[in-house]
Amino acid sequence: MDVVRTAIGLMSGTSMDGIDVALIRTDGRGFIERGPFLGMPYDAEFRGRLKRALELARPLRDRNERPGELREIELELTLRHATAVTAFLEHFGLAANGVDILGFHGQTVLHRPDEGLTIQIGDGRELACRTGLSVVYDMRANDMVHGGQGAPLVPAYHAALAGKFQQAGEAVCFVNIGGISNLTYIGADGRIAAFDSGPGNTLIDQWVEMQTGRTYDPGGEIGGRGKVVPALAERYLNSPFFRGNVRRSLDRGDFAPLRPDEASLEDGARTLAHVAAASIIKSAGFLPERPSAYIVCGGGRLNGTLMGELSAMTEGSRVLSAEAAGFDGDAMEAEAWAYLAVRSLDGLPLTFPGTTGVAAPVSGGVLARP
Ligand SMILES: Nc1ncnc2c1ncn2[C@@H]1O[C@H](COP(=O)(O)OP(=O)(O)OP(=O)(O)O)[C@@H](O)[C@H]1O
Ligand SMILES: CC(=O)N[C@H]1[C@@H]2OC[C@@H](O2)[C@@H](O)[C@@H]1O[C@H](C)C(=O)O
Repeated sequence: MDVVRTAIGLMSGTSMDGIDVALIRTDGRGFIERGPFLGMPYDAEFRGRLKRALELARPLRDRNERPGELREIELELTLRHATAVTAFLEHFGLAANGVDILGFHGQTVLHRPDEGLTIQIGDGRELACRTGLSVVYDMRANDMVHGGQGAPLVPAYHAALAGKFQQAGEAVCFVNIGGISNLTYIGADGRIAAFDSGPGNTLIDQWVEMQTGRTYDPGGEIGGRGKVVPALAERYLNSPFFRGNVRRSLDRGDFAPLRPDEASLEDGARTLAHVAAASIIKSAGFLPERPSAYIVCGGGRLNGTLMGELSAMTEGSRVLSAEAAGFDGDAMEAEAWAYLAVRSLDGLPLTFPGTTGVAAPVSGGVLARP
């Protein structure tokens, strides 16, 4: 029998809004028992530090390089993850010795798949020392070494969750609307196809923050009061990213923010919600077939304007929130990192030709013991 392990996943995503912590018990294959979840938001000062890290990383050409200040931010980020693990265990009354492994994403500071370069800051060895727990980290690099895009990695977990739909003979598509959005199609026969689909919340967040100082559009209310500016929407939707037959993964900076004077606050937020929804639909055109349902996870599902646009664009397919499908849309990525850590321990593939374009299924991740 395959070993069932207790794993905690730690995700600091492209939105840079905080650390998501989730616990699951899994054999890294078909058995998944989902446990508690806690989101731990970053304060404005640390978000600023992470933005600085993106700037510092821009000129790097070696993924192991950490010029002074970037190394300081990496250590701060790592300590915050150690604190998040302690807080999570305390909050749910869990004992550290009941946890077998931590799956640590770190923070992506640069992603240039065309150059075979992806950099996640976060020191797995330091995290293992601080928490006294074994850590699997740096899970994207080996995929790139083998010709993959280094992202998305969550699809292996989506595939495991999709079992119940497969049994019902349904093809479904998970839509993760984070900073960037990505799609995972799972056919009724288990076929998997996944790729980044376009800008998610980042453009909306940048616009709302620039105009109001708030870090996102709560519920999509601001956008709900505006109208789509077609010329601005077209500028994004005509991007070469949506053309051509090879899907590529995205960096947070691949789509330029709106300029301050290009729209009113409300019209800008509405237009960018439209762009996020239309990007998903354009990219879904590259899926093997139309899914019977889209299962939406990530923070973007809480933006009612974006969800309204998406529902209006999906003919013949249901649009379900992750919760309506029996999952937790906030916890999913952190759960995925726990699942991937267990797969890594067992040497199982994390990525597949259908998910990152890697030549053959490959495992990945680096193990650090305390
Ligand atoms: N109540 C809400 N209303 C509208 N938008 C929200 C709400 N809560 C969160 N969001 C949006 O979701 C974003 C966070 O989403 P999520 O945590 O899925 O992203 P991430 O994991 O950082 O990104 P990625 O999947 O790209 O790594 C926020 O930046 C915000 O834009
Ligand atoms: C390089 C990187 O960190 N990419 C993220 C980003 O955020 C969403 C999308 O772009 C996805 O490709 C990926 O994250 C998810 C968790 C993934 O790898 O599946």
